[in-house]
This record gives sequence, structure tokens and C-alpha cells, in this order.
Amino acid sequence: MKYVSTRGEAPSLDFAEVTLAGLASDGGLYVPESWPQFSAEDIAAMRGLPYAELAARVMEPFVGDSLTPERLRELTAKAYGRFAHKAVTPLVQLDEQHWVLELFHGPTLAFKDVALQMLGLLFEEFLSREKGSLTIVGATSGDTGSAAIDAVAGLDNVEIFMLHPKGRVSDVQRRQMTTVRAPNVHNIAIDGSFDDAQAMVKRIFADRDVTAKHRIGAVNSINWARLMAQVVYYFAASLQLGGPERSLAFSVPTGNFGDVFAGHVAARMGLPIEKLIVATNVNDILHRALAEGDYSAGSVTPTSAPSIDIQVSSNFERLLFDVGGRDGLALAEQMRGFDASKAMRLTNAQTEGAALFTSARADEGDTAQAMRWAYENCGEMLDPHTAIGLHAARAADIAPTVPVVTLATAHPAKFPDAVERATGLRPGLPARVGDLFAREESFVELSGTYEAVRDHIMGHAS
Ligand SMILES: Cc1ncc(COP(=O)(O)O)c(C=O)c1O
Ligand SMILES: N[C@@H](CCOP(=O)(O)O)C(=O)O
Repeated sequence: MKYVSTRGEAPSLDFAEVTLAGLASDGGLYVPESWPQFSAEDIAAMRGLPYAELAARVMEPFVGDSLTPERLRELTAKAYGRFAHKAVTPLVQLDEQHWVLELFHGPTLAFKDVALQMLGLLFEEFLSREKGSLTIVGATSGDTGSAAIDAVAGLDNVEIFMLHPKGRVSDVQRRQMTTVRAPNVHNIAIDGSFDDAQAMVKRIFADRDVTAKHRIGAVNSINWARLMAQVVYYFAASLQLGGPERSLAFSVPTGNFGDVFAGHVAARMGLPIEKLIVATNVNDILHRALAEGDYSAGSVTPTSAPSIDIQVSSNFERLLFDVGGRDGLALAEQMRGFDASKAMRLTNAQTEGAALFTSARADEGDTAQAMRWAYENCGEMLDPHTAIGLHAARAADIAPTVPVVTLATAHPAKFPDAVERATGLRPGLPARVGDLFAREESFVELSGTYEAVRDHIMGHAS
């Protein structure tokens, strides 16, 4: 399997190379040259498999000959062996039409663990082959940071610098990052938003002074391997609810468009999907883009769902490329226009190509109401991001015979204040996070300038 850049100029790479590269050298994102195909029979044959084996089957065509089938299975068994639920991503039924897919049974209580536990192992595997090392620079609105740090803390050949927006992540999220004591972990709080942090990360990849000295790697969903691992749970949910004979809709709380793009990939591979519902909070650039073709970023409004307080959505570029004719040079031009003005219109081909998607936006009242509804009617406590997904799922125009699965992207205890405000009950942290509030924190605070962040990384990377 070869991977090509969405901006058409970077060299095509194999899976091992793409995993270590993160962002393409032309500023684009890597996508498979073509989509692997599963027939209905292939998919039906996956029914009942343990999650780790299902993961290996779905990932195999993407991995190509970068891993033997046996080694891939060893890695998926190790990655998913750390989850607290035997099913890894269990489904919970809310009512006749609605389910939630709980993706938060990993070590850091968010869906990011599903991909990052695997990515940490892939880094180790590919770096040890070439006796190389990697300096990871990442941006987080809370969950990627903790999951990535858990996945790479203590590794000899990987160092991680994680940027988070100061004061804009929950206490649990921050402590999950800043209380990890490992010499290869560096936490940085910046003045600014997640978008500012993400823009700095992309700039580091293009900064020759940095890349001449350090091989920079990515743990954000700009890294293809993240998305590949997320495709698996769409298959897992579908197989449990009648797939491939029955088509499902999925509702996905969305920020960087990675999780819902993984659903698009599953559909491209042959999984019957009726609709992908893109659920946003008031930072609704993706809702506007899909509903009106208007992809224009305003300033970020802090909400009770801080992990999706995002306006510039990395993986939307992958969708525009895939549905808009796969013309990298044309897309590079379109993205340059967006970088300059922070606004762009989707082309007709892009709008028409995105017909599998629909979208909805939840304000703070809608979010709280969805949390209350799930708790009072179904006894299910949802975190605010999942509640946004559920709000969109219930608002979407989906035939009553089609099951709708909302992706539950975080454990409610990561956002106890918002959950308590909505339901009157304060969710407790599961035992597996240990004495999080007793541990000492360590992080540096930097101004929101690129130079301050770059100089800090250059001064501390070994
Ligand atoms: C809890 C939670 N829900 C939803 C999302 C959105 O996922 P994506 O950025 O892949 O759209 C994130 C992070 O981005 C998150 O941390
Ligand atoms: N919500 C994310 C933001 C980063 O998204 P990513 O999926 O691109 O890593 C977070 O929790 O950090």
C-alpha cells in the first residue's frame, strides 16, 4: 500500500514511512493511494471476532508489507489488551433506534486511546528497525495529549512535546498529562486556543532549522495511522447491529474531523453506512461547511465540550481531497487561499461528493439537555461531547428502521462539572486512573508565539 499527499507534491510513502513522517513534506496529509475493498462476504466473515483480531483484519490492507500478519496481530493484541472492557468498544442501547459506542475504556478514558495505544507500538516497532529516534510535537485540546503521553511515556527513542491551551482543558485532562513523570515527556501550556497550538505544530514540521536537527513526528490525527485504527470500531459496531446486511448511521462529535473521517473510510471500504452525522458545538465551522459550503473560521468560543472547541479542522482536507477529485495541486491552491483568508467555499464536486454526511450543531442548552435525557430516560451518563453527538443523532432525519450509533468519545468523569450541572450527579473517576489528584503537576507556560515554543523545543529536545 502506498500513500499520497493531499497536496500532490510530497513523495509517496509506504505505511512504516507514513507513520513516522506524520505530516507530508508539502504540508498535506497522507491518504492511501486507493481504498482497500471488502465484499459483503468478507465483512460477514468478521462477525464474532475478538476486537484485536478484527483490528488486524481491517488494518492489514493499510499496513501492506510494513508488518507481517503475525507481528500485526501481536501488536493489536498488546494494544487492546490494556482496555478495561473485554469488548474494547462496547455498544449500549438507549432506545429502539439509538445506541452509544463506548470508546472510553482505554487507559486515559477517551477514544484517543484506541488509536494511540497502537500508534505507540508502531513507533517502537519501526524506530527499532532503523535504530532511529523521533521528536514528537503535538497539540491537544485535552484528550490526544493524555492518550499520546500514556502511549509513549518512558520509551527510549521517542521524546514528546505536547502543547495545550492554557486554562482551556478540564482539570482531569490536564492532570492526566502533567502528572506523568517520565524524562521523555514535556508539557507546554500556551496562551491561545487549540487552533493556535495546532498551527504551531504544523509550522514546526515546515521549519528547516528544526527539522535539520530533529526528526519530527506526529501523534495528532494528521498521522494516518491514527485514523486507520479508528476505522475498526465502525466495523465492530456494524457487525453487532446486523451489518453488513443492515446499514447504520453514526453520529460523531467532531473537532478535527478525524473520527468521522474514519467512518468515511469504512464506507469507502464497503461497510454499509446510511449517514455520517457530524455533530459540532457552537464552534460550528464543519456544520456550516457541510450545510452551506461555507468553510470559514471565526474565533473559538470556549464551551463545556472543550475538546471540540476547534475551528480549523485538520482532516477536512482529507475529505475535500477524496471527494473532490483527488487533485492535489488544485487542493493545495484552495488550502493556500484558506490559510491566507481563513475562509473558503467548497467546490460543487466537494459538496456533492460529501452527500454521505449530514450535520447538526448543539449549543450549551442542547448539550445539557441531551445529558439529562440520556441519564433520566436510559440511566446512561454521557460526557458533554457524546451528548452533542446524541443531540445531533436525535435531530437528524434518519428513517426509524435505521439504527443510529453515537460515538461516546470520552468518559463522563473527564468533565465532572458539566455532567453535574446537567444531571445533578457527579461522575467518579474509574480506579484505573489512580491517585490523579494527589500527584504533582509539571509543565511550562509559554506565550502564544511560535518562536517561544520553537526555542523551548530546540532547547530541551535531546
Ligand atoms: C472527547 C472528544 N470528542 C470528540 C473529539 C473530536 O474528534 P475529532 O477531532 O477526531 O473530530 C475529540 C477530539 O478531537 C475529543 O477529545
Ligand atoms: N480533541 C483533540 C484535538 C486534537 O485532535 P487530534 O485528533 O487531531 O489529535 C484533543 O483532545 O486533543
